[in-house]
Amino acid sequence: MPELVLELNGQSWTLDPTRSYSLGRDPQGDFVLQDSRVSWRHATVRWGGQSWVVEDHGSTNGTYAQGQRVQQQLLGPGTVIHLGNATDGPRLSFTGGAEPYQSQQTAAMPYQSGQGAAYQSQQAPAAPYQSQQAPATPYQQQPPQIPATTPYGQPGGPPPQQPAGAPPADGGQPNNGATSLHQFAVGQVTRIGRALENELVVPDLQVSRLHAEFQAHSDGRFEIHDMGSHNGTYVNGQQLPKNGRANLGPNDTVGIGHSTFRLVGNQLQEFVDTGEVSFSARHLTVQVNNGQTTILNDVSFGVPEKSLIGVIGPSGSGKSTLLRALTGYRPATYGEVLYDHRNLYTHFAELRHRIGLVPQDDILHTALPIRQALRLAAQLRFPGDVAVAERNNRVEEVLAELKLLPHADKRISSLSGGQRKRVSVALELLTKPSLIFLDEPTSGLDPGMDRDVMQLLRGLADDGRTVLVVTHSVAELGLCDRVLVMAPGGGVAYFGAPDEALNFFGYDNWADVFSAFENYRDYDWMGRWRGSQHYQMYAADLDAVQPQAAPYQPMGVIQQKAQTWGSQVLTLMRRYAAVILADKGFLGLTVALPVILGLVSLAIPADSGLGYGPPENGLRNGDASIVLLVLVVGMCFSGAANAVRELIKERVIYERERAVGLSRSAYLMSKVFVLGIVTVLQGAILCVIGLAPREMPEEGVLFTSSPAVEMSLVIMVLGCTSMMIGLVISALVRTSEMTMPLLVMISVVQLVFTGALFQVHGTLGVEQLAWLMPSRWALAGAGTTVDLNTLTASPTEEPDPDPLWKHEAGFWLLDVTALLVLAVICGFLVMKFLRRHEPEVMRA
Ligand SMILES: Nc1ncnc2c1ncn2[C@@H]1O[C@H](COP(=O)(O)OP(=O)(O)OP(=O)(O)O)[C@@H](O)[C@H]1O
Repeated sequence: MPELVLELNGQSWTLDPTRSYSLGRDPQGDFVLQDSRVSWRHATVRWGGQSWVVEDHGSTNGTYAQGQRVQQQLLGPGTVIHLGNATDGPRLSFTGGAEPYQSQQTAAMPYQSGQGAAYQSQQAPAAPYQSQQAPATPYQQQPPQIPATTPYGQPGGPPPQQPAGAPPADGGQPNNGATSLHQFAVGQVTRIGRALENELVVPDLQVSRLHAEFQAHSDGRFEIHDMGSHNGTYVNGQQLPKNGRANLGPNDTVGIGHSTFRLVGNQLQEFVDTGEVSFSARHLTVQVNNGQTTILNDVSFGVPEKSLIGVIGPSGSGKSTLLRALTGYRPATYGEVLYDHRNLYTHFAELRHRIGLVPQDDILHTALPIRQALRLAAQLRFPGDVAVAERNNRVEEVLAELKLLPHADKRISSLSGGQRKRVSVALELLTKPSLIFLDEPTSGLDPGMDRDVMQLLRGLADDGRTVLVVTHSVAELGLCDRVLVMAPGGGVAYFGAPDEALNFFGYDNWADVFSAFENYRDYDWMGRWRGSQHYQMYAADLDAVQPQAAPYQPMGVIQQKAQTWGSQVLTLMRRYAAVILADKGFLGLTVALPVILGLVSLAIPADSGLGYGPPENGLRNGDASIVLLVLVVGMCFSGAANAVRELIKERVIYERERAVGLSRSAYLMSKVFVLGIVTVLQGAILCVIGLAPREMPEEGVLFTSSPAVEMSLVIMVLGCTSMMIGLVISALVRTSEMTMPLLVMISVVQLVFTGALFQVHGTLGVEQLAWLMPSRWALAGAGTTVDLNTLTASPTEEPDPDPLWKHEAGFWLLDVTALLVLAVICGFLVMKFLRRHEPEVMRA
């Protein structure tokens, strides 16, 4: 029987072939490794009959031999195994014992054999830690606790003690090797930023040119000072106020772009997130209806870096809910999501830039060419001080990476489904996220494109990202590292290797598995999974950690925005204008509508136009009110029609952009400005066509010599107020289809309450209701100019003039002011309703 000696942390044990040895953080295990990259029950070493072998138990961060992740590895003298990280994870080395070792090479899994040198080994005890020679270490009488691999280089300093299974208290990257070290002297100020003149240069487009300053005060205090950075400086995941300061202690981490800094002695250690991060979910539970209904039930899983995870499950099993919980869009009621050991929900403000999300719908305006759309998106996502050339270079890099360069100037709408998905992925890659989530990217694609997209995702993961894809398509699941199968009711039915999944369910194909879900909805699929060996291998260590006791508390609004408000408005306006100009159909309709409505108004016979009627008729001219009515209702309709689909059709884009820092009010203002210009132009066309051929009143009330201008102004303001009503409808509805009936209803209501069809003043209820109608105020405004009270006076009845139609400047101003007030009220309503389209964490 070959004898094998395990060396770990300077100690050695001769292994007993009659038993197996468990490795992990579990204090009940044989070898306890207090390193947070090591899973609870990470791996087992045992005699496999012919040779020694180490078996990984589906650990989150993996077991490595010769730099390669291994599931199972033969062991012999000279073999070196790392846990949790291929290079600097806790190291297990194996040597031969007193007996010569019979090396057992296999072609498939060779190990390094060799040495077999004489070795002073200790006898392996039945349980190795029980009979250790009392070592002069703090771990006396303890399992062989393996100190973390002194990540911070503190000579003689104790390893950071993490509560087993919990995220590091500091929220940092405690055990990743530092990417670089920066010395500082007491009294020195170290400037940190993207520009080369900084002492500490961070070449990351998410970082401002001069981002922050680190100060080592002579009194021993250390301070970080945000220098008005665009994307913010974070201390332990919490954003410093712009230009804010904070004292730093040795356990504090400072987040700047993709880098995390930590203070160690007289060094600043920098950890750069290059994408190779672990990701796990623990006990994620989502409840709705005040906790009455659970739609995601205690989901736990974990994956190492560079993994592609497929999430499948029957309709309604909670896949979208899971995606929203994992991305922080709708945080789980209980449980936590760990990104590189950091709680995503509490660090969302900082980590959200490291997450890419590709929803099912396009997140770019399909009327635009790819390059232009990506450039505009980059403008919104990168800090304001990133030069145009830098941004454009990044766009070209991403285009090249996703093989989109040959199509860069084609409109997105002209691309195939698979290429369109590539464009959405390209957009998300701009900011170099470490985690990418995709919601059914292959739905509606043919099998060839399905494979194409899945291979693309495989490549993205291999290049150093974690990719999670929710899919209905099972044909290419084999490309995934892990598959998560959701069961009816929102629980996990399986998590593990894709090629073991069908075997686990006992079926030959996925159709049968899904039929079983359908036919046995009440079966305890989750219990079956929890009782399985796969569960022990893949998820038990995550589940061993207690769920977070307190439900998630919304953290309030995230203030930090990459661009200033004004710059966001300008970028959005440019984009919106480009989309409108690219849409020839919309442009044609926008011009045709006021032209046709103006011409239609001319069809109304009105001998005296909008002027006074013949004196013998008492100056009456009843036709004028009909002409005004048509112009007013026409403008109401045009203004609202312009806006009514604007927000709902961009809902997915808005939600995504809001999560990466778009200002709600900037978004609304861009719509108001661009649509306002369009609406004012429409009003001008309508008035020129509708008023120019008509006889005009002798004088206006404010612009006395230009009554036509006075009336046109009212019509244009009415158009803008109606546009705001259109935006309210657009923010309110859940689907585009609902907008048309509401538009028709609003237009008819406006028509009825103008005051031209019947008298609205003086009737309690009706008069007050009419105050809410822009058409009422607009007809009144134009009515003051044409002196509608005189034109519509009844020859037989006692005069009962409408108080809002008085031929006086004050009433004209009152009518126009009322229109503007209604527009502002609508603006507030839109802001309120827009919140419903936003990720929950962004709502304030
Ligand atoms: N806010 C909510 N209130 C109540 N029930 C909800 C809510 N959101 C989702 N649900 C329910 O939770 C379940 C899971 O929904 P989810 O959209 O996550 O499923 P899914 O697996 O993504 O479905 P599909 O494959 O059809 O998209 C469904 O039954 C859905 O009706």
